[in-house]
Amino acid sequence: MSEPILEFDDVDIEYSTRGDNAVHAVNDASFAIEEHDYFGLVGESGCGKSTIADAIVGGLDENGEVTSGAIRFKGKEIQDYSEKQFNKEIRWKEISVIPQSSMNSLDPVMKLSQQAVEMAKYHTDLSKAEAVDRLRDLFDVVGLSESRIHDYPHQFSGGMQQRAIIAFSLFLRPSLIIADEPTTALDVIMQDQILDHINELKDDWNISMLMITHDISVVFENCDSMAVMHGGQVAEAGSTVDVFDRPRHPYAILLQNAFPDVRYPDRELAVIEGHPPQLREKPDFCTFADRCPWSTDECYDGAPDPQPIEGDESHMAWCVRAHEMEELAAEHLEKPPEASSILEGSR
Ligand SMILES: Nc1ncnc2c1ncn2[C@@H]1O[C@H](COP(=O)(O)OP(=O)(O)OP(=O)(O)O)[C@@H](O)[C@H]1O
Repeated sequence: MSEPILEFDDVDIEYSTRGDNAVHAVNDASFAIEEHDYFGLVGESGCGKSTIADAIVGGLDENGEVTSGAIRFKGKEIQDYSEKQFNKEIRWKEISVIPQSSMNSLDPVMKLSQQAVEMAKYHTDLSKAEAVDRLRDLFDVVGLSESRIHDYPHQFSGGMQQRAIIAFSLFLRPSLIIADEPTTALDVIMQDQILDHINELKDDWNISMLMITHDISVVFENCDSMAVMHGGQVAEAGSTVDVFDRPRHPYAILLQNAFPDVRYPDRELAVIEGHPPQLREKPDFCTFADRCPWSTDECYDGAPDPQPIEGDESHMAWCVRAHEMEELAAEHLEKPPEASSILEGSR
């Protein structure tokens, strides 16, 4: 296996608030994205996904801080980079971001070709003509007509704007793209088309991707590996095949049963009842324990350590009962025989 391009090593991220208490948004988070891998980060609203993305690109809100652990990009610790250092060394060139909505990402008063020229001026030695040519090639890659490069953003539909953003995110040939809910604003057909384009790029360009989403099926269909989060903690991480076939954290197990799948319209969807706790202090317990059907006193006795599944260090579950889950959750783990087809796109 190649070296990770990005590593989270026991990372804590806090937001200070008025008064004494902070929000402990991310706690002891560890995972690694291998080079040329598409990595999905999935979990319910508020579990800390965007905080993780923001911390990677030095874009935490003013009151946010990585308080312990290390974030390594290509082996170098970047968690303490100043914004200036980050912009100079990493942003766009090494790591670029596809935001949730394209709405505010493109300059409305500049033609797209001009925006490419501006970007090239600040970050590259490309001439104007070369910058425009590069954008033209990228339009082709994301399935936009090359003839539209001199248009203004408002001349594009929402889906086309989002494709243009993807083109710009590739403009400086970064090695890692962070896509935070890249397709939520789009209809289902457009989502599929864009995800197909993103997948094609992976083989044509040597890029890795961190894809953040609420939708576990998007991850199953598009990513090589993944992490599942709940309540500021990583629950499970591993290859998509392992997490799909052998989930061993209760939240990961229940989450799979909570998503509608057009292929099984009659399947009864599980509901994950309750809410994650407010994390005003660093949790020294499993934040899923209150909602977990299999929790015991042990789940409240310290934050869970990662357990390798069947001795495999690349598949970890942060659950004290991980080794019992196959038995305990047997009825939830049964899958229709055709279920593995959902993974076809990721292999
Ligand atoms: N600037 C801030 N100050 C205080 N708390 C914050 C701040 N930004 C985020 N939080 C809190 O940190 C926690 C994690 O938020 P985050 O946005 O990372 O979650 P998320 O998983 O990305 O959610 P969503 O899917 O809804 O975007 C939440 O409890 C949120 O309320």
